[in-house]
Amino acid sequence: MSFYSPLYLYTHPPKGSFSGDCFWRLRQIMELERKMVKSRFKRVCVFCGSSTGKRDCYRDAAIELAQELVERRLDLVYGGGSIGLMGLVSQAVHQGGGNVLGIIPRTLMSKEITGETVGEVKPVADMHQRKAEMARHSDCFIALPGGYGTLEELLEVITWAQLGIHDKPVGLLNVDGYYNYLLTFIDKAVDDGFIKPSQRNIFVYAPNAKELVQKLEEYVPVSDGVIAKARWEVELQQPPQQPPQVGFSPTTLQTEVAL
Ligand SMILES: CC(C)=CCNc1ncnc2c1ncn2[C@@H]1O[C@H](COP(=O)(O)O)[C@@H](O)[C@H]1O
Repeated sequence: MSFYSPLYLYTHPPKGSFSGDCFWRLRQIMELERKMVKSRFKRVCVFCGSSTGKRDCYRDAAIELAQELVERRLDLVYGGGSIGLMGLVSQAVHQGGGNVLGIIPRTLMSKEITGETVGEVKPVADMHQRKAEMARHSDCFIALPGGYGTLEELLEVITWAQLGIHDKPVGLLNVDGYYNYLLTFIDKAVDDGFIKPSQRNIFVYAPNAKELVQKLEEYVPVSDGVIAKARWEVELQQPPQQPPQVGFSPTTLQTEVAL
């Protein structure tokens, strides 16, 4: 190997000279790149409470999740607004240098209702369109603790996965056992024949952000024949010349079961 080959200079950078310093920096950057966690996702949709909850662990979990997203260079998609855990996650991702996309119904856009939103804001007509847009813009879903709104959003994306509308991973951040009763209820629904055993693991859950994101990375979509039979036709608001695409409609989801 020549003393002037890039590989030799990379492994034996001359010290004290300009080119040597450049090679040292290049080597440091390459080492950092090597250590960066590579993700199969680009954008993560986070559902969470518009309140912070009464215990510190919920706030801590929201910040920890944001840090995990930033570390993995994942963009955040969420419901807009700066109140509750929604605000904590979005602000922490934004401050960490991550991209934030808030999708919010125009009616909720008033600052008195949702506060100052960080990052990019996409106004939509209503709650249905918001959910469809949040799903369309994301590669996976995570639910932090929350109330009715969070539960509804979580169960909707699980239902869509069950019906084969999407195969994007869904994860539940079970902070300090917050969702234990829900998990017990789902076991009851499986035992009593309302949820198929094969669908029990259609979503993943973990007590902390690191474990949860790892499980989402490793997730393999559940496929049990029922899903394979379902064909979902999605009405897209696109110019007629463009070829049809599979995805989420900005307004409505039209469905059709294949023969
Ligand atoms: C009028 C009013 C009470 C507004 C509160 N401000 C809000 N601003 C934005 N999104 C919200 C708001 N309240 C609930 N949501 C929606 O419902 C989810 C959280 O509801 P919850 O706090 O878990 O049940 C959020 O992900 C969001 O999609």
